[in-house]
Amino acid sequence: MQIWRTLRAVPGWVYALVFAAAVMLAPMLGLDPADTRQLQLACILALVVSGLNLSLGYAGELALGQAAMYAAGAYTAGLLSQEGHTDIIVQLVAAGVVALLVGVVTGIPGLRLGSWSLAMTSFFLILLVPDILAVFGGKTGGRNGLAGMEPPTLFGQEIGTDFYYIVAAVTVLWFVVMRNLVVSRHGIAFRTLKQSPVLARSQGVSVFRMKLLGYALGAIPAGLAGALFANTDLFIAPEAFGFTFATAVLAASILGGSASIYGAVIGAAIMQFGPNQSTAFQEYALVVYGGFLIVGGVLLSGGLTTLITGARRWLDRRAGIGVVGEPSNREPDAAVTLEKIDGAVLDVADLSKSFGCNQALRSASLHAEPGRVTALIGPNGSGKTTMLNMICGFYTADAGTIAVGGTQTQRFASHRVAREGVARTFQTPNIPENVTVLEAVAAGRYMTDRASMLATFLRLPSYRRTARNDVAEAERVLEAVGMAHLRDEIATSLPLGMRRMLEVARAVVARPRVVLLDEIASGMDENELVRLSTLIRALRDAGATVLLVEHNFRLVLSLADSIVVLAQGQVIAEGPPEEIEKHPRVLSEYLGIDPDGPEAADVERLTR
Ligand SMILES: Nc1ncnc2c1ncn2[C@@H]1O[C@H](COP(=O)(O)OP(=O)(O)OP(=O)(O)O)[C@@H](O)[C@H]1O
Repeated sequence: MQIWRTLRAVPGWVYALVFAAAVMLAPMLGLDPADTRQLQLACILALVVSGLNLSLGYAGELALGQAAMYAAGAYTAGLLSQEGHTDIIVQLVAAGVVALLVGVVTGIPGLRLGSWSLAMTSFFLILLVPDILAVFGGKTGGRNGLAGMEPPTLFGQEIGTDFYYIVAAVTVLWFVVMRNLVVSRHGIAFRTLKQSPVLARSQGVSVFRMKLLGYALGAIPAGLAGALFANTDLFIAPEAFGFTFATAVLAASILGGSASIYGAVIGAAIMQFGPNQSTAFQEYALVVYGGFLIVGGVLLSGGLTTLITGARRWLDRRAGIGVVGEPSNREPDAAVTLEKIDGAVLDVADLSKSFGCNQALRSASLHAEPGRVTALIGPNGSGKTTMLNMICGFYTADAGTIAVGGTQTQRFASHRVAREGVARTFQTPNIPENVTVLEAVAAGRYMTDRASMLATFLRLPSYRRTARNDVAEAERVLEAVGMAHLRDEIATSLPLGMRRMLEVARAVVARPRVVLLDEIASGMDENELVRLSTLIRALRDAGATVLLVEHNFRLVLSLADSIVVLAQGQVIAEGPPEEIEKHPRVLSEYLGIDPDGPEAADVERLTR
């Protein structure tokens, strides 16, 4: 175990650097030309697979169009070369841009139609490649292939046998850029989107744009790979980009692990050094790829990287690495101060909604002010969650209006409502898988201090500043809710009460103008309830508008400045807690207490 501890003490990037250096310098380290060629083809395949991992593994969109984008990159480079533009940098830039355009143009209709449409359109795109090339046969050589390419050059010098180093450098650079993306807030947003588009929308993410981005960004490495492939043999033909290749890319992605950067490398390496090397294999290619798909997708569910991560966690546990830190000794009711928030008035007027013949809300109105906690209570099925879902833009209203800070939002898509400053928690905690507690909380800041994609790719100062703020703010709120010691734990592994608290923390870091808390207290122990109350008061004192849906009547009475009571979709009472706890209809319909009986005098004790 001591050896493992020593190995784990070395930062992860050192291993990545050593691996990258070994790949870059392989021929100098004695790799023979035949194996160097295989490694070159593995790098090219890894680039294509990494693009699929971005759209499938991270953004959760099954799209097989990488083969077509690879073809677009290859033919762009080939045609440029024929015209005498042999500079590899020019070819790579052009191939990346053309592949990106193919991704955007084919992604928009596929994603607009929703459901499986992108998978289908991208599938047809692959089938169309040979026909498109045949139509432009005069230029592309049609089914005979494109010949007559000139050897690639770099700044006017012929590259010759050093071309391997160009392929390795492009591959390493792309993987660095891709890693920068997936560990950033955009990467967490992709993973959130894959697991729960509802959650992504509630954080202000436009699902359509983000999915398109994942698919289109995945086109870039495919385009680069195409240009590199075209210059490998100076000849390309349509069959290299067909259905068999698309299946190989999918199999490599699933076998390696599609939600992982390293998965692309592992999957591509196995594919290239395994079956692809054998000439006898061509006949059985699809059968073997199918086998890989079953092993990666069904038996391993998450690919080989899951096995590696599992083994690493097991060794870590045995070596006592990453043991959860000590809980802070901060008192649960210690004061929490949040920066000033510019709260917004929430005005809901005559809102109605029915699901078929079930009328969930009937002309319900609600007014919540900044700097106050407004509670929304009512029996099960009275329409509380429906009201929250409508305020968030998840459901559209049959009638009535919703205004946030004076802006009518009842027709807004949910991500636009979130951008108006409305944050929420969910009745069943909604937390992406495989992210740490710190990452899950910091994800709430997606709409604050925007960091552009380019800044993220290149780790520009604006990205670093945003990332620093994300971590600092998430740590501060985690400390306030007594969860700082859990920051590196996998968020979904926490018990229910803590997952609910995490959702509140995620909403708080967004510095929301309006925050909607949906039954957050259930599953919490006494200390957590005290921390929760302290945090909600801090939010209110900072100036946020807090709308609390809660069944714990004692908590409601202690926190709320005003209470709105729903029953069968209608508001039956509204007012300060002192009035509501004595209201006859609230006593009978919500608490089931006889308003004229002796228990009515001691509601708080009874609801404890
Ligand atoms: N998506 C939906 N489709 C069909 N019916 C729905 C939907 N959402 C809510 N309803 C119905 O609307 C009514 C109000 O449900 P809602 O979940 O808003 O109540 P609630 O007050 O939040 O209840 P609880 O306290 O149990 O969460 C219920 O009859 C419910 O079955």
